[in-house]
Amino acid sequence: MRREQAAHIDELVRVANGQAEPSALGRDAVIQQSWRRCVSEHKLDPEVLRDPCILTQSRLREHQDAMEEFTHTARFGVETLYRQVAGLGYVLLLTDAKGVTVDFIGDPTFDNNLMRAGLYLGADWHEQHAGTCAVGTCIATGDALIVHQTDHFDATHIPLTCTAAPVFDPAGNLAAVLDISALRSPVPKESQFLALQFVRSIANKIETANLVNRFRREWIIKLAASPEFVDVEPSYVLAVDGSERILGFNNQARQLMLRESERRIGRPDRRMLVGRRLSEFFDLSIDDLPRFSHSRPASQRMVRLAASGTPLFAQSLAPPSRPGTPMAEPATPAVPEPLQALFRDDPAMRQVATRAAKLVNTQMSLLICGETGSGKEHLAKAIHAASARSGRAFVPVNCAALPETLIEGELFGYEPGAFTGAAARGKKGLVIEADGGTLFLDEIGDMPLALQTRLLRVLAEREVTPLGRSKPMPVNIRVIAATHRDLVAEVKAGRFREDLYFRLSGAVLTLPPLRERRDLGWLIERLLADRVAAGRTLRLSEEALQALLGYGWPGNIRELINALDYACAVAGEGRIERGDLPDRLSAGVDGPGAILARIPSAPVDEMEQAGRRTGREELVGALRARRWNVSAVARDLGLDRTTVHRRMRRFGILSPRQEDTAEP
Ligand SMILES: Nc1ncnc2c1ncn2[C@@H]1O[C@H](COP(=O)(O)OP(=O)(O)OP(=O)(O)O)[C@@H](O)[C@H]1O
Repeated sequence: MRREQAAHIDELVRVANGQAEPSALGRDAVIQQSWRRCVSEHKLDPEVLRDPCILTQSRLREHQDAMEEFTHTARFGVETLYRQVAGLGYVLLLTDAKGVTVDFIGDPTFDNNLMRAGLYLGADWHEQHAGTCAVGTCIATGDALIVHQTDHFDATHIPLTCTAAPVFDPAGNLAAVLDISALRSPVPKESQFLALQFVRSIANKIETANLVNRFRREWIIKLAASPEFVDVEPSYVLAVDGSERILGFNNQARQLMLRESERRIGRPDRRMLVGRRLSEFFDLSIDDLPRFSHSRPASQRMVRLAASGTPLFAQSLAPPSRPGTPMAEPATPAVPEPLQALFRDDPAMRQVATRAAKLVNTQMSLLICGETGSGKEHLAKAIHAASARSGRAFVPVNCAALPETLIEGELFGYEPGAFTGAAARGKKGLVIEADGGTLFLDEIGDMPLALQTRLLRVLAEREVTPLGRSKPMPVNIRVIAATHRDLVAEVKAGRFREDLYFRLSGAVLTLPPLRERRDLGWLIERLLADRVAAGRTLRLSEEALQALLGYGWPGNIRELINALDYACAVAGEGRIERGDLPDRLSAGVDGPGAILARIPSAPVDEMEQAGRRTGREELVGALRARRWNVSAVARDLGLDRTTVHRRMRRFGILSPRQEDTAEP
């Protein structure tokens, strides 16, 4: 233990034992109170040096999922704040109301030190584990504050300086905490005062963005003490419904209303503010609101507080007109057309499309997971088409197909003569081609580790440095990545950078495999209609349709398309019979999925995956269909006998023909 840590612990022990006069310590009262709370309520021992408490990935994911909509709204503010302070050595944390870090931005080159200090995704900064710290003490008090160096309770944290501000939800409950922290800082606490103003200001903006976003279909009232500022930087923001009931507010408006009601009744009013009438607090009724529109000069938009009579200036935003009213705009469909076109009555697809719809116009990176051929790229294209970026490029990059030596130049571009063999005119690079549009990184799980580091920098800094160029170029890209791999397992195995995983998976969209889709019948008909040439009528016979519906589709939509292409080519006029389907579908093996394992063309690892997924019954079905002849099943599967035997052993399948269960 270092000398400063020992001295710090001494000071804490004296305070805990009541031996030190609070005023003598020269520490802010809020810090002293927190120290006492740590000892008396949280039972923390000042002499114990604690490691940061970092959640497992699955628990972190639960916290992130619960915060998804909020994080998405907050993202722009978070990135703006980070840009303001990054050059000063700060990292940025957004935690939920429990203190768990659900979003993080920092310089990836400092990772190890940051992680050791708990400045990382998944770190739990609640006071009860971490002691006095900016996030934990902000949660405890509800106020913005600086916890500077030895203000921290735990002696491991004393090199840090942390500044945090609360973000409240529209009902006044704590929703999140925004924090900036640095591993090193000057000794005087005053060095952080400006940081406090930055964090507070962005936290207020995030709060307002969240409120306006949540109540965008209601009246929004913005208020400020100055007419010059009401339209650009209002202090107080409220949402009100058509019957003048208050629906939500930012924290400054909440404080203002609490002060007003206390003035009116002479004591603090503990009743809920949501649901109360606007006129209780402001000399204002719903009929007045149109007068406060932005189109009038701000100086003519004065409002008085009901109890104190204090003047404020207002701006009102009317709700969008409802259908049926003369100015009605067409109702925006919840799910835009390109996403709607992907599915019919399938709950899993509906969930994916609804979630994607909310994210189309965000900066958040998306990760699409799903089996091979399940439509990951198709979904990425639909998201691009539904977004405001649709007029710009959609640039797909297959990270698995590019040779490692070329991938860097292909992605980031190079200057003329950057290396031997470089094109004379240089190369723009796919990232720059995607500027203003969407970069689709397919098979991201196959990207080499060294390139993952470069990509991480591009994602964090939104700029790219082509080979041979010294100055970076800013890029405005939306990144969508896709993989059929289990990326969390890849991270655990050390093959995929954890920080890149978190950076890419702002939101994860998981496509269902085709065999689980309830709209398979609709998709078959639609894809068939797309394939039948104009003027030709071609329908599926009942038997053929049943065979398609009963099949396991390990190659998913791509395999279905191939099967339909084949059937269209071989079928006679009018009808596709079962015999017109590819052999694996027309062979007549009973039962859904029984034929699953019978695709000679499918690669072995896909077969292995398919076998695991669909399980024992399917393999038993395939074996029964071949009267337990393992060699025949192996031939059907395009596997060797050993693999079939291994799978039988794994599933505990015992052949009635005992000799077939033994290894050859
Ligand atoms: N909802 C859909 N409607 C029509 N066609 C689709 C749909 N989804 C995917 N497809 C088609 O299926 C084929 C495979 O889709 P896609 O390439 O998007 O799959 P993928 O999951 O990205 O595959 P891989 O993992 O091999 O990269 C493509 O021809 C695509 O156009």
